[in-house]
Amino acid sequence: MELHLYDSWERRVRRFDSIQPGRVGMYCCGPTVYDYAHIGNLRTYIFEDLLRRTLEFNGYQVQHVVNITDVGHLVSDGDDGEDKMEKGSRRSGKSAWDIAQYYSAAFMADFRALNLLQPAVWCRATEYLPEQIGFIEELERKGYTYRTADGIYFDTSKQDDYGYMARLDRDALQAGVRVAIGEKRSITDFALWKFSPLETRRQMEWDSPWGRGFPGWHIECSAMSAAHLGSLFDIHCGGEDHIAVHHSNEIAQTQACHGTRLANYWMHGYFLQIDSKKISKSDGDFLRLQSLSEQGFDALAYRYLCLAAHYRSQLEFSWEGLQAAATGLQRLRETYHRWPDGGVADEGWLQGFRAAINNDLNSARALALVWELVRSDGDAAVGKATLRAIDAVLGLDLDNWRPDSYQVPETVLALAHQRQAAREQKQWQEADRLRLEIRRQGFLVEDGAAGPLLKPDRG
Ligand SMILES: Nc1ncnc2c1ncn2[C@@H]1O[C@H](COP(=O)(O)OP(=O)(O)OP(=O)(O)O)[C@@H](O)[C@H]1O
Ligand SMILES: [Zn+2]
Repeated sequence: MELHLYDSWERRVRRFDSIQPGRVGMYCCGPTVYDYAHIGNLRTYIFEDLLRRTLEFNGYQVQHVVNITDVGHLVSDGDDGEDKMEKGSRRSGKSAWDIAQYYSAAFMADFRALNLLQPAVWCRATEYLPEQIGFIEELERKGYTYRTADGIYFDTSKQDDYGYMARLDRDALQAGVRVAIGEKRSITDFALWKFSPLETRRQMEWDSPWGRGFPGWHIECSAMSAAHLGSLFDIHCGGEDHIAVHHSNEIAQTQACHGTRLANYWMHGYFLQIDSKKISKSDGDFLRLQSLSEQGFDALAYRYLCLAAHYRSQLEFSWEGLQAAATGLQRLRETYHRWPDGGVADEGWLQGFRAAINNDLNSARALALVWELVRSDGDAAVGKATLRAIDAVLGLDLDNWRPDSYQVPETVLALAHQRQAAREQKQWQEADRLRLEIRRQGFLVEDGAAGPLLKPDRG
């Protein structure tokens, strides 16, 4: 059966054909690790995981590469403002290198909790300086760069089709310039290399043919994708906000350097919103996976919520919606585990599932089909085997759920640690107070030989 995917370049659903038979190279723009990921960021990774699993379901071997931006992503897309990493460092009092490590680890934990498949390669921008510098040197040799007081810039006027994917109207943009663009020749030009400011040393800076400084944000993805997947590969993904600036700039650089449009298919996940506004880290207080678990929701309920909407439509987050997703997931888990093993997956149902998911990842339709299967009166063992095959794509991890499994929210875990510390210092009153607080949050503590055990208070 054919696979059809929406390509942002052509702005239509196209049949998917890989460059090499049976293999797919896929590059996904990863997190900027200056803070925790919010659930909006995570929606994009869930979409990318669904895409990868769908490709694998169709028999492809996927070389999945995800980068980690640990330098160069400025607060403003206009090439000014602080580096997000240095900002994170100032806020937390830790070094930029330490926060990169800390938030990368936090991101990996979210990745695992959402049952996202590990990419073949994680690549960090700070580990690819020679590749990025080499790329910029090549652009310079080809005459695409110019120098200003604060860096080396890409000259977008050298390309007639700059911004094609975003269908940018450059003249209108230039005419409407309201902000100072400094020495930049055009509003769409962007930094390839930024010089370290003379008066302050940056924590992350390197020597280069142009002087001490750091790479611009876009160059890392062109350089690292070329290093791992070559100068033309199958699919490039990111969130919808990347179309106009980040991906337009990646394409411009790669077109100038290698003469390709970088990827054959460009795919974008649409925003998760609250009150009709994109969830953003810059908003200060933002929802992350832990915020959901503090309210008693497990990560896979969030995954289910995302699957229930098409990746190419904006999704409005609500607690009621998440509750409905959690209930649906719970029923699915219980049904799956009630059904006996020993069946063989039913080809008819799988065909129906494939038709839905191969139609530009219609996961909402696929979930509806799962419910039709659950409500059908077919052989239960066959149903279970079919559901198992489908879950290889949906990734709800039905198989590993145990009827008595439960998640202890991190706030409760923290209280349990505090209580343990109080007990060790023989502060019995404080320990009792904490036990009560834990009880209020729905858990009982049992002090066994192997240490305290937390169980949900079902009484
Ligand atoms: N509200 C959202 N919904 C879905 N995807 C999002 C949302 N916000 C950002 N993304 C995507 O998340 C991924 C990671 O982005 P990154 O870590 O650079 O976050 P960011 O752009 O700094 O976030 P923010 O803009 O919220 O500060 C990117 O693919 C980006 O397009
Ligand atoms: Zn990127």
